[in-house]
Amino acid sequence: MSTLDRLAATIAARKGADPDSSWTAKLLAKGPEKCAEKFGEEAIEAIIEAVKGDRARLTAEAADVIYHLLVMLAARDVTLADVLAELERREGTSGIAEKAARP
Ligand SMILES: N=c1c2ncn([C@@H]3O[C@H](COP(=O)(O)OP(=O)(O)OP(=O)(O)O)[C@@H](O)[C@H]3O)c2ncn1[C@@H]1O[C@H](COP(=O)(O)O)[C@@H](O)[C@H]1O
Repeated sequence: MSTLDRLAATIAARKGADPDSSWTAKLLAKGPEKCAEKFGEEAIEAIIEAVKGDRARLTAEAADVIYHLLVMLAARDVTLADVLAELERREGTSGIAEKAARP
């Protein structure tokens, strides 16, 4: 099992858990809108570090982005496997064709 798989499984296990028992459970209990808001905040922090060019801080912010992406997906019952399947489907297609085929 990869690190991402383990993290996604941990986040899934936090759904419905006591909000006082973990940060993830507390965030999920606040609802999908709050999870999406946190993801947006973390993405902006990563953008700022990318523009500044600080590799160490960008790496840390990128980890926050991935964690909060997984929480946001879990809040809407989208699994990491769903996203990986979509990425696999796109393998071998050109970016231009992919954009044209989007719903
Ligand atoms: N990867 C992470 C991770 N990345 C970031 N964070 C938390 O996300 C929060 C984001 O920081 P902020 O400064 O934005 O949050 P804040 O200011 O405390 O909160 P707000 O008041 O802004 O809402 C921090 O409290 C971090 O601890 C994470 N919390 C958990 N994980 C992983 O999730 C697992 C389960 O964590 P728990 O649910 O806490 O057991 C952990 O073992 C880790 O692997």
